[in-house]
Order: sequence, then structure tokens, then C-alpha cells
Amino acid sequence: MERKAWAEPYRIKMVEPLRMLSREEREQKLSEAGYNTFLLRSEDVYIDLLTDSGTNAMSDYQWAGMMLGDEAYAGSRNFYYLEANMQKYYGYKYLVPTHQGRGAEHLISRILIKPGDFIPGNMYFTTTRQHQELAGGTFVDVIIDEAHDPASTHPFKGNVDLDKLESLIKKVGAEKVPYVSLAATVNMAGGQPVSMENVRAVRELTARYGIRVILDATRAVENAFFIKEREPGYQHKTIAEILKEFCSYTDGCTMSGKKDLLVNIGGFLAVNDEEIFQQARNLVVVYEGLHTYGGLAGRDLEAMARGMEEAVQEDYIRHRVLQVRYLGEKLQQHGVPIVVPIGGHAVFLDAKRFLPHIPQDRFPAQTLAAAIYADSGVRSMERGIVSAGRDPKTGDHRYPKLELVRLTIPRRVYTNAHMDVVAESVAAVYQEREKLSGLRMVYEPTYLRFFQARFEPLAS
Ligand SMILES: Cc1ncc(COP(=O)(O)O)c(C=O)c1O
Ligand SMILES: N[C@@H](Cc1ccc(O)cc1)C(=O)O
Repeated sequence: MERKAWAEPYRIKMVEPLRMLSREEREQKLSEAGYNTFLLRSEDVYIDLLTDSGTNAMSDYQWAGMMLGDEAYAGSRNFYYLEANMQKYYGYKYLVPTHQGRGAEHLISRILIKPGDFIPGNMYFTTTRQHQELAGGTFVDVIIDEAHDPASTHPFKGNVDLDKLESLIKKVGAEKVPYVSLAATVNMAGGQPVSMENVRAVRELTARYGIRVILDATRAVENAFFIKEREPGYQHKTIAEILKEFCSYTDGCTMSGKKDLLVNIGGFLAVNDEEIFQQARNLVVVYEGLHTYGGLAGRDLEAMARGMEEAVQEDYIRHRVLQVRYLGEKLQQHGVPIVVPIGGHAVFLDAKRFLPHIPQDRFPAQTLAAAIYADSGVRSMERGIVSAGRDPKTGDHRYPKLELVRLTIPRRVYTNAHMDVVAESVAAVYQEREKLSGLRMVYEPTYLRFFQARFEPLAS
């Protein structure tokens, strides 16, 4: 008999009870939170799919490592273990730990970007672009067009469009392009992967112009899974081999360990160039902490080093991506419009097709995320016009083609029964979608506005 069933590759040793509020209570909480799911209290959330960042469940092996934290100010042994594992799995020479991903983005942006520079990348990420802009650079999107089309089934929607990249270099001159900012997978495009063929081609092109490639390796293990699944020639390679080959076409990486590396806090910058390393090692003491802890406790470094070993285990990563797919396929069965192919860390609802009657400046994705919380206490995140922010030159809203709500799956935290509940709730909101009529922004912070903006419901 053919066996199709699959299960979580772990058993549960400790549990955290969940609490569900009544519909009236949830509506009250939503109003108090200004219809922004970032402003809800965690205790008022039933199933938390806001983010996969720092929300992972650690293993007993990682917790055991926490007890071995060497909390020396300088030269903690956990740092050296992390450094050795980074070299083993990612292949870069030098490591600078940071408290999380954006700490590393800050360092590399300050070191490499001069005012007036252009930084091409495969779609923006909010914090990455913010640091590039604060350093005086301008981000330029060079992802393939398919990435902006939620219905395109291209298997590697994270790929760089080499023509777009080369025409930018020719237009502004290679000396104004300090590096290509390459993310694998691409968060804002729906967790979409980059193929090995594409990263190799990006390497060849940039080498001709003497331009670096800095990888956002936050979800590069998930990217490696897609390469193994979809790219000819990689089916028999291990995830660890694929990851290391991928990184070998780049000059360094920023890392938010809070995702792939299965921890609750941590990150790093890794580079091959000794001079950049020296500068980063010097700057980190100003902004994060000494170069052997970067704002982290020794135990956090240990947990991240151990998470790195677990992240590349085949049964773990397969289950991880298949659980996301399980939720996506359930939603498709209910006829809910989602971004395809289903990505590595989240299912993205296509709010433009879900709520076609709400114009983009009435924040359809924000409206939808609020409605899902009101329906079931499931927390998701807006990834549309609010996240895109304003153009720093014109001050106008940026109008992204993708207006999405992200249902992000924490690693090793929820079971597929939770996914069933989520799918049913989204389907119920879909059935009643005509009742929703949009929001008005009543408070807008200057930086990364989506985190703290407040809204009020609009009458239809
Ligand atoms: C692709 C990507 N890059 C960078 C970051 C920044 O990492 P952190 O949240 O650890 O600062 C995140 C999440 O924030 C991310 O998803
Ligand atoms: N990187 C995390 C946390 C985060 C969320 C939204 C952001 O725009 C920035 C950071 C995530 O993607 O969930």
C-alpha cells in the first residue's frame, strides 16, 4: 500500500495553553489596538501567525545548550562554536554576531553604502531597505516580473532579472552599486525561492563589474529545500550541500537567526573580505556589543549554533515547508485567493482579489487581517500598502502591486489541526467579504509605519 501520510518529526515535551476570547472581546481588543495586529497583546491571540520570527520552539538539544552558556564578556566559547558552525554550514570566513537581522543590516549598509549609491535587490524588505536608505542609498527592485503577479506559477519567483540588473549598472555606473542585495527566500514576494542557476548567473554578471553580492540568508535553508525539490540536478544533494553551494556565489550575508536558525533571538553578519570584517567588528562595539557577543548572551549564541545543525536536517525542513503547503492547499480548497506557488514560511492571501471592492488607499490587506482576528482570534500581518510606506522623495504612499495578508507559520509550534482551524476561519471571512469596507489611517509613525500605525473603520 502506498503511504502518503506524514507527521511532525518531533514529539511535544512541554505545552503552553491557548486561550480564546469571545467575538465581542476580540472586537473590543481590535478597536483598542487601532485595527493593527501588531498592537494586540499576545495573550488576546488564539493562534499567532503574525510572524515566524523569534516564535520558534527550540529543541531539547538547544535548551540543553542554553545551560552551557559561557557568559564571559569577552571570548565566550559559545561564540567560537557558532563561528565554526557558520563556517561549516554557510561557508563564509568571518563572523560578527548581532542581536538580530537588522543589526547586521545596519552594519553592512553603513560600511558599504555611500550617499547617492543604488542598491539593486530581488524585492525590498522593510528593515533592509530602511537601513539602505538611512545610509544614503536608493533601493532598486530588480526581481523578475512574475514575482509581482500573485497568480504566476513560476517555480523560482525570487529570481533576479539579469537584464534589469545589468541595465541599472550601465545606467548609474558600477562604482555607484556597492552590492546586490539578494534575499533567499523572498519574504515580500510570498516566501519565493531563488534558483541555483540564477544566483550563479548573478555572480557571473556582478564579477564582470566588480560588484559584491550580499545575501539575506534569513531563510536560505528554506530556499535550499525548494532547490532540492524543483531544480534539476539537486534531488540527490543534501540540504547542507545545497545551502553551502548557494552561499558560495555570494560575498557575505546578513542573518536573522530568529527564522531558519530556530531561536527566539539572534543574528549575525558574515563576510569573506577581511577589511569589511575589520570595519564591522569595530562598528559592532558601538551599536550592539563586543565582537564576540554582539548584543546576545552566551546561551543565545549556543542555541543559534545548535539550531544551525537542526535547520539542515532533511526531515525537519521537509515538514516545515510541507506544513505551510498544507495550510495553503486547504485555503485553495475553500476557493480563497492566495499567492502561488505556496512559499516557504507563510501563506499569503491576495487581498486585491479577496476584497476587490476596497480601493488600495482604504488598506484592504489591513482590513482583512483585522477581520480574521475578529472572526477567530487568528493573528496575521498586513503586507501591502501600509508595509510599503511612503516614497522618501515625493512623500506619497508607495502603491505596491502586491496587497497581501501573511499567515506566517512559526517553526515546530502548531499542529496541522491548528492549520485546519485557521483555514476555516479565513474561509468564513471570505464568504462574508462584501461586509468589509476598509479603514482610514489616523496615526502614522515616521519609520516602518506598519508596526505602530493606527486605523479606524470606514462606513461602507
Ligand atoms: C527577509 C528578512 N530579512 C531581514 C529581517 C530582519 O531581521 P530581524 O527581524 O531579526 O531584525 C527579516 C525579519 O525582520 C526578514 O524577514
Ligand atoms: N522579519 C520578521 C519580523 C518583521 C516583520 C515585518 C517587518 O516589516 C519587519 C520585520 C518577519 O518577516 O516577520
